[in-house]
Amino acid sequence: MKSLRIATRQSALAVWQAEHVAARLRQAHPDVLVELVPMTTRGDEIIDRPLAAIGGKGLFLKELEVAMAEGRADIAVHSLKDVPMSLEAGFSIGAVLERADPADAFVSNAYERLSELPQGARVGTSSLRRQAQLRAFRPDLELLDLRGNVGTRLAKLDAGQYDAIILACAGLDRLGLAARIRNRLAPPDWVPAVAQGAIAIEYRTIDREVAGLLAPLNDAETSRCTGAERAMNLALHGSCSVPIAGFCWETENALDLVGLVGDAATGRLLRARATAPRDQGEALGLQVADLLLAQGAGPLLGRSAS
Ligand SMILES: NCc1[nH]cc(CCC(=O)O)c1CC(=O)O
Repeated sequence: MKSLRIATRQSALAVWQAEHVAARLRQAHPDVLVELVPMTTRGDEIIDRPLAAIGGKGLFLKELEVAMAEGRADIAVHSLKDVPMSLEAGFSIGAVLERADPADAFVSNAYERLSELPQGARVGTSSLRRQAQLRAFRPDLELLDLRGNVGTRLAKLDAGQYDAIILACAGLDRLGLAARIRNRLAPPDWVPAVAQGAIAIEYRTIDREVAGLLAPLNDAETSRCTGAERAMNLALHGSCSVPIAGFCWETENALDLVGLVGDAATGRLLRARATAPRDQGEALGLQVADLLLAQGAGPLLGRSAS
């Protein structure tokens, strides 16, 4: 293997993440030529409708997978939270990098925190997960759709369309925009998207040589924790069209997982939490999913999938 071509979306965040992976690969394999292959996905092109309405997060992967299948790229770099629970046949995740800050960020030009917003303030987010938690904490707020990449969302906030918006801390940190974070909305009180803050590298499963090159970039702890979160999400049939949140972290020798299912319309939230030995991440994910279903998550998941 003499070269590794990385397929990437062209948003500033996607390119930062691809460059980050490229740097890590060059460091691990000085003899391998690593280059970026930027491309546009349907998820990037359609920005006027909520993701849930146009087919979900898989839209961000498809074109990159086609490029790999056609031999125009060897690997693709993704935010793991945008990766569907089941990959297309023939593709695998070769490495999950060490997680950045998993928390959501409260971003505003006039207010320091969610509790300071005046009655009826306008908050922008198209994420049902964020909407459900906003409704729960502040039923009075006016929730407004907000899509587009991080830069676009900040520009709309600055133009006065919203009093505050919610973004991921990891994305802001990576883009050098940490100063925009007024307040961290952190787990376990406020629960982020499953796998938020983790970068994943996808490859064609038959490329054993590529798998070997990716392996040293894998962070075992992040891989275990996001594995538990994704197992929970899969057991709940989670997609981006239902408000599911999950966060797993490691204590001494165990995994601790909090899961949340909400209703974006009413702000009703169901929460569950459990622990398990470090090597039991998948079983832990299933256990927390069962605890949520036992509380009545089923109808919530069905009803909000509009
Ligand atoms: N929804 C798009 C998306 N996918 C990943 C991130 C942030 C980076 C990460 O979670 O690793 C973001 C931006 C955001 O939600 O603010």
